[in-house]
Amino acid sequence: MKGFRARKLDPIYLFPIEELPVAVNYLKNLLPFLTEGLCNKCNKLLLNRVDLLDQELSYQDPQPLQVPDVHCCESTSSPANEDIDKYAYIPDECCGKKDNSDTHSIGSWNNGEKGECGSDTHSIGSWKNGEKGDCDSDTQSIGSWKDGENGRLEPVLCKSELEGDCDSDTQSIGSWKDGENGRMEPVMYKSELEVSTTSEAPNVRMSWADMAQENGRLEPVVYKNELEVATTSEAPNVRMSWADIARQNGKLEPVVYKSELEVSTTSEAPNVRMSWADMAQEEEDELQEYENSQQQECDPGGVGSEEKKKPELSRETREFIRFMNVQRKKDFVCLERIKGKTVNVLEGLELHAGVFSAAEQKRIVDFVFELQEKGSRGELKERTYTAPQKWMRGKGRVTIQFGCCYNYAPDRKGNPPGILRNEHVDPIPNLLKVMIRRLVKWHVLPASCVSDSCIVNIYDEGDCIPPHIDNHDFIRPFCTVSFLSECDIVFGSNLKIVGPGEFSGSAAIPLPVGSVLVLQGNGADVAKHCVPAVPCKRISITFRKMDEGKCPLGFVPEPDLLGIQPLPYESDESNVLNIQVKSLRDGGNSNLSEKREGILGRAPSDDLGSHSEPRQTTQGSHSDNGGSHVEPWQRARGTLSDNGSTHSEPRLTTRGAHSEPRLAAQTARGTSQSEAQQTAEGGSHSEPQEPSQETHSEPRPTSIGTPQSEPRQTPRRTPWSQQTNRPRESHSEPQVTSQETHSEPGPASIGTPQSEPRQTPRRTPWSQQTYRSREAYSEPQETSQETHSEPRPATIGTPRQTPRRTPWSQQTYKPGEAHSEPQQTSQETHSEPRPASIGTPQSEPRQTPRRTPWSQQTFRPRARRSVDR
Ligand SMILES: O=C(O)CCC(=O)C(=O)O
Ligand SMILES: [Fe+2]
Repeated sequence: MKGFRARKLDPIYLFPIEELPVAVNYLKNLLPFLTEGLCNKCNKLLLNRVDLLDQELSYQDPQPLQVPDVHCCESTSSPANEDIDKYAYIPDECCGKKDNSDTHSIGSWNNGEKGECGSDTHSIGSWKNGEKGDCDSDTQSIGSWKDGENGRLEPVLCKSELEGDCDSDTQSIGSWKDGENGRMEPVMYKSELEVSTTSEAPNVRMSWADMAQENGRLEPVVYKNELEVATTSEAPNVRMSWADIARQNGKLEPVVYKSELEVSTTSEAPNVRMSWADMAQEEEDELQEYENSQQQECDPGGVGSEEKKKPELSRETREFIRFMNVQRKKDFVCLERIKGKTVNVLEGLELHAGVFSAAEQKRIVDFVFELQEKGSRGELKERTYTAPQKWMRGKGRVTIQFGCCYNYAPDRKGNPPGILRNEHVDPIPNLLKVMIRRLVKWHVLPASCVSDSCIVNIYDEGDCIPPHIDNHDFIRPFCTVSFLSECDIVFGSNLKIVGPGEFSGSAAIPLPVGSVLVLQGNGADVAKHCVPAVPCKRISITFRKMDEGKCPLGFVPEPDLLGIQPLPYESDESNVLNIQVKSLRDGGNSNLSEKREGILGRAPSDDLGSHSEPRQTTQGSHSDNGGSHVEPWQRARGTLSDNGSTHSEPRLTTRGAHSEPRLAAQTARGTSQSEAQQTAEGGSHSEPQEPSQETHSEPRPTSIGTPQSEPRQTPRRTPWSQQTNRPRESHSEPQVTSQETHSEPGPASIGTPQSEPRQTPRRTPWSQQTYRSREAYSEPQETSQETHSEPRPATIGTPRQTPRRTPWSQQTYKPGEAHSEPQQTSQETHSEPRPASIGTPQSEPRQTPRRTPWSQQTFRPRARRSVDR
């Protein structure tokens, strides 16, 4: 066949045949980067060649090739060019220049920028020059392009996206669009990928361990099972086998977990798998560059500035890959009955994993410890650093505030909760600004919400953050990044303090190490949140943007936080983070697996009828909030009846076999707002003290009867690059669903999209799911007040109930030394201590019984710290 005649000449065939699928996969997904700067024709050549290879490898009959002998406009009358013209529009600027014939090679072409073109043997794509507005048909192309306004190439998927000015393109695998800055912007849709490959999975895949670059030192490692997955898995495979990647410098051993490999072939879940030890090698990431730049400032031209070997992949490419690997969960559900309405109090929450690599986390954690040292030495502004008086368990945590100083509750000076406009703290350090940029660029925070303040929370074992709603001096969304150890964050409209560092609530969400929790909508404003006493040392950094009118006096926005734009790609919405919300409605036993089984085995009516522990909270009537307060915004939108005081006090129950009476502790700890305020006195308000909702600066609109499932019914979002506004903005309204719209209230579906539970008996293919249906069911919650007059909130934060090993923080944590194995126990679900999973995929710890012990990994805080607390 014609398509094979070039085989001998083609450099690509220098690859061992078994590596070709990987190479093709690689090429297909990275073409936008590889071809940047090439002329249209050469792009087309390259794409066609890759497509042909793919066909060959798929044992498909390659399409007849168009093999002109000349390139571009050398002779428009030549038969060859006629052939080309059938498939490609040849941009004017490409014509009239000397071609550089290379009839078959993928690897050689000319740069078309100045009108030079390499010759094209096969049509690769279809093109349109922006101004001309037409696009030719292309039956063999991988993509189609049009020129952007700035003259750069801009592939566009004609088939589904374009509005009639493009003809069909039957084999497209991708579409591109020029970003605002004129850079090429691949946009890959699953459906598009399906067209061109046999796999169901969109394969923005890099199992080329080698792909991850690292100075060209790595060998490509291709796992057979990875390749298998590429053609068989339903899961999206934006996959990198990082474990293999990072063996650079001989510092690290490759770590390949058998379980990882197993998972990669059997799991339906997306695998964003990074082993901490290996990931520590990402030297080219932005945080590293930040460090390099710092070093260079100190040592310009010196030893430190010795030029590094360029990685094989550009930083942009690697960033793209990592961005596509971010796992996200945006369908948290926990239904509560609030004033007669069914409300998903977790609406608007998002959890993003993989935004910060293990190496980056390590850097950040080191930096936080340095800050802590500085603070303890008095080298930070007075209001920047606050260490709690540790007079009892669960009391506070170290906080370091940047950008602004704020009170969670009124302080002894009479300052109300919120930003203290007259107080000044240190500006956000550069490293944390890098984090902020990452959060915006990687679609975690919207560009409209670039944080200009942050608070670092350093929790020692037993430290907590009490129930609170983040003040509305900060706009939504805001987010919290977790480090060092996993813990649960508890949500509920009516959180209660039931003991020192122990709180009752509706639902707990595990916060994996390195994850970013985004709070907005009901999750930020209807539900309170708290972190019960942590089982071992933990750090979180909360990033928030101040309301413009609330900034400290004289506040000047950071110039390098202005104008940050999200990466112009659509994030992989199918790359869903596998995290389950834990229901705390059954006395805080968050081990949902048994419950799920039970529920799944029952008829829906039973679910409702047999449910014993409804949540019937009355928004605004929390005892610790001063009684019958109803939010202005709730009144305004009429979502709550006016009888905000008719709240039957939930029984305070404690989990399991806890022997100590909670109420005694509760008394000591204080549950009332006023008492909470007192504990915040003295300026060291490191502990949020249940801010009253009156402090909210903005009324929160409520959307009555908003169909809960609506956002989830849209299979695909508008490509990021085409959005003027983030989809998240649509979350800003609390979703309060009136009971009327749900004539048959089902069980609350913690962790599931509202529309799914129980209605779909059989399992939806993973690729069509946004959640894991099996794990999604939780106990029923939605029952009427009449039948359940005594809702019992569960309690959380009672480490004593769960036998566990000595927490990590008690294991003589000595920065500067290798850590012993941290005992990452999540109080509810992990009866057995687990090693901290820095840099591991968040869903992984639950699937992987054991990882390399912490002590064998490379995390070593740099400096010794002796913080006097
Ligand atoms: O530590 C956390 O994860 C939560 C922090 C928090 O809620 C806050 O800073 O307001
Ligand atoms: Fe908070």
